Amino acid sequence: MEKRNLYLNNTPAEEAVKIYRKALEECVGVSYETIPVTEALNRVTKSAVYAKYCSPLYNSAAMDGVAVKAEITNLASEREPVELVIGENCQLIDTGDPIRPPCNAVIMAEDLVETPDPSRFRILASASPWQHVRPIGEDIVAGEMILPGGHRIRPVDIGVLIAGGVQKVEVVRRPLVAVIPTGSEIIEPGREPREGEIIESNSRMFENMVTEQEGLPFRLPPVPDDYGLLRQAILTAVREHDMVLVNAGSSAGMEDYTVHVLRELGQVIIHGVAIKPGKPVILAVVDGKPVIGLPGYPVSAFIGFQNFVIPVLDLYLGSNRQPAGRTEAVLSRRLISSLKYKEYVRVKIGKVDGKLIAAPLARGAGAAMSLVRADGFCVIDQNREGMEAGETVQVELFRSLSEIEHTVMVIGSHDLLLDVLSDLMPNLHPHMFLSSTHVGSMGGLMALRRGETHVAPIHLLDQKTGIYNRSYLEELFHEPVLLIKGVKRIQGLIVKKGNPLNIRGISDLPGRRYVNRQRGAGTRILFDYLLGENGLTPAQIDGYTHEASTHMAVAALVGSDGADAGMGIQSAAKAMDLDFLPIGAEEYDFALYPKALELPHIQAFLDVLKSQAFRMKLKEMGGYDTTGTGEQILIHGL
Ligand SMILES: Nc1nc2c(c(=O)[nH]1)N[C@H]1C(S)=C(S)[C@@H](COP(=O)(O)OP(=O)(O)OC[C@H]3O[C@@H](n4cnc5c(N)ncnc54)[C@H](O)[C@@H]3O)O[C@H]1N2
Ligand code: MOO
Repeated sequence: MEKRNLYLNNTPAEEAVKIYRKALEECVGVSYETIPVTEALNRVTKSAVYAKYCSPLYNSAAMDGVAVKAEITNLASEREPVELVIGENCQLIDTGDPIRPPCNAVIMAEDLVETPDPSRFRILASASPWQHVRPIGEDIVAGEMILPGGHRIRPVDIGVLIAGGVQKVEVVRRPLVAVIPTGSEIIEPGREPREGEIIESNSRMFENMVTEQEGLPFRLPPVPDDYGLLRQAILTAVREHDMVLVNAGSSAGMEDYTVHVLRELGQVIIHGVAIKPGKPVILAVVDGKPVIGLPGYPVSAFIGFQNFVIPVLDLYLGSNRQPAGRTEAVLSRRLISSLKYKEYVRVKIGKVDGKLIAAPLARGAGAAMSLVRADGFCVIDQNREGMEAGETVQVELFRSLSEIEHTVMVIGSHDLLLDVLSDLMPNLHPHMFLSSTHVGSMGGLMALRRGETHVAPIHLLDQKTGIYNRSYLEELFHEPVLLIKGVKRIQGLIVKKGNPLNIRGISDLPGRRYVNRQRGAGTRILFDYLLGENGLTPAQIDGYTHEASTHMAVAALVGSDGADAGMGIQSAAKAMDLDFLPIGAEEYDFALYPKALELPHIQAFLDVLKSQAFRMKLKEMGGYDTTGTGEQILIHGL
C-alpha cells in the first residue's frame, strides 16, 4: 500500500475547527461523575454544592476564658467589681467549646482579676450579650450554597466543603485520551539512537499537554509504519477511550498511512489546514469518537494540539479553562510569511526601555528548542504577507509578564558562558533571569542601537590596531556607551578527535571541508583576518559559505563529519570531545547603555559576572581568562 497523499487541503484553522466540532456535535458532549471531595482539586462542579451542616454547628466560645450570662455583669465597674464563681454564675471554657444557656457571653481570661480563692474572679467591666461567641452557622449555614456550578475547585474550597459536611461532589468527567506514536524509525527513550532512528518524544509532550488541559492521557506503545498494525491500534484505542491522537504519518510520505486507515475505519472530515507549522493535520471521526492525526515534527505537533485538540477537549470539558495570556509587543525584525497559511512564529520577549520587544526565533517545524526557548507565539494572519520591524504585534504568552520584565535581554555573539550566566542568575538573584539570542556581534550592536536588547555581547577585532571592541563602539555609537569587560577566550580550529587529517593551522584548510560562521559574527571577522594573514582568499576555502550560527553548531558539524574543521572556542570543542588547535586569545565583552545600570536585573547580571561561582565554572570549562572581568570602560563619556 505504498502511495503518496498528494492532495492535502488547505482549510483555514478556524473554519476547520468549526466544521469538525459540528461533525462531533451529535456524539461528543460534557458528562459528569461523582468523586470524593478530597480528590476534587481543579475539577469543575456540575451544579451548585450546598452545605449539609452548619459551621460552627453550635454556639461556641471564640476565646479562652469563662462563659457567663451577660446580664449578671451589667453593674460591674472598677469601683464595684462583680464576683464570678466557677460552677455558680460562670464556667471555665476554652476557644471552640459550646456555650449553652443560660450563658450567652465569654469573658477573656486576660480580663479576669484573680482572687486568693482559685474558683473566684472579679470583673471590672460588664460583658455584652454574645461577646466572644461564634453563633451557630456564623461561617456556613446548613442548606447554604458553598460553590456554584461550573466552579473550578481550589484547596480552600475542599476545606470548606469538608467542613460543611460534603464528602462527594459531582464534577465534569475527564475524557480518556489515547496517544499513539507511530513510525518505524522511532525508538523508545533509554536506548542509544543510531542513524535513521528518532527518540520517541512527542507522545510524552502530548501526555502532559492532555493532563494540563484536564484530560486523562493514556500513552499506547509505538506502532511501526504498517497499515494492518496501525488499523488495529486505532480500532482498539477508539473502543477503550473517548478520543485518540495519532502522531506522525500525517502527510504525504509513502508510509504515511494514517489518513488511509482513518478513511477505511470512519470519516476523515479535514486533511490539511492553513497553518504553519502544522498543516498536515487530520481530523476524523471513528465510531462517534474524535481521532486526530498530528504531524510528526515537534513544533507542528504542538501547534496542531493547541489549535485542534484543545477545542475538542472543550466539547468534553466545557470551555471554562484559563485562556493563554496575551500581550502586545514591538517586532524586532521583519517577518515574511506566505498568504497560504496562518503562521505561528516563536518569539522571545524582553522589556527594553519600557517597551516590550518580540524577537523571532528559528521557524523550522523540527526546531523543538525554539518552543523551549520561546516566551510566546506571534501569529501572522493568513491574509498577511508578513510584518514589518517596529510593528506592534499580538503575542500569545507562555511565560508570565512579571518574569519577562525581570529578564536581562542579551542579543549578540554566542558563547557558552551565556548559558552559565543564565543558569546562575536566578540562583544568585531569585526572580531575575537572563535570556540570550545569538545573531553575531554586529547583529547585537545593531539590536542595542535599535533599543531591542539590554546587553550586546561582542568580540570584534579591529584589523588595523589589533584591539578588540572599542573602535567599533566609538564608530557605531555617538552617545555614551559602556563596554563591560567579559573574558579573554581562546579561539582556534575545531577538528576531529585525534586530528586525522593532520590540520595544523589556517594554511592547511584549502582542500578540506570548512564550516564558517554567519556574516557579522566576530569569529568570521577573525577568520577573514587570518585568511588575509595567510595569503588566502575565501574562494580557496571549500565551505566558506556553509554557515552555522553558534560555536556548538560548528563543533556538532565537525563531530558528525559534516565538515573537517571550523573556527570556534575551546569550550565548544571540549564539550563535543573534539580536538582543538589554539590560534589566539580574543576579547569577548558586553556593550550596554549606561542608563541600563539603573535596572535591578542589570545590576544582578554584573554581580553574577563578577561572582566566584562564574569564575569557577569557566575554569572548569577551560579556554577562558577572567582577569578584569566586570571592569567598565565608558565610551563617548563627557
Ligand atoms: N512531499 C511532502 N512532504 C512533506 C509535506 C508535504 O506536504 N509534502 N509536509 C511536511 C510537513 S509541513 C510536515 S509537518 C511533515 C509531517 O510529517 P508526518 O506527520 O507525516 O510525520 P513523519 O513524516 O512521520 O515525521 C516527521 C518528523 O517527525 C519525527 N517524529 C515522528 N514521530 C515522532 C515522535 N513520536 N517523537 C519525536 N519525533 C517524531 C519523524 O522522525 C520525522 O523527523 O511532513 C513534511 N513532509
Ligand atoms: O506544517 Mo509543517 O508543520 O509546516 O512543518
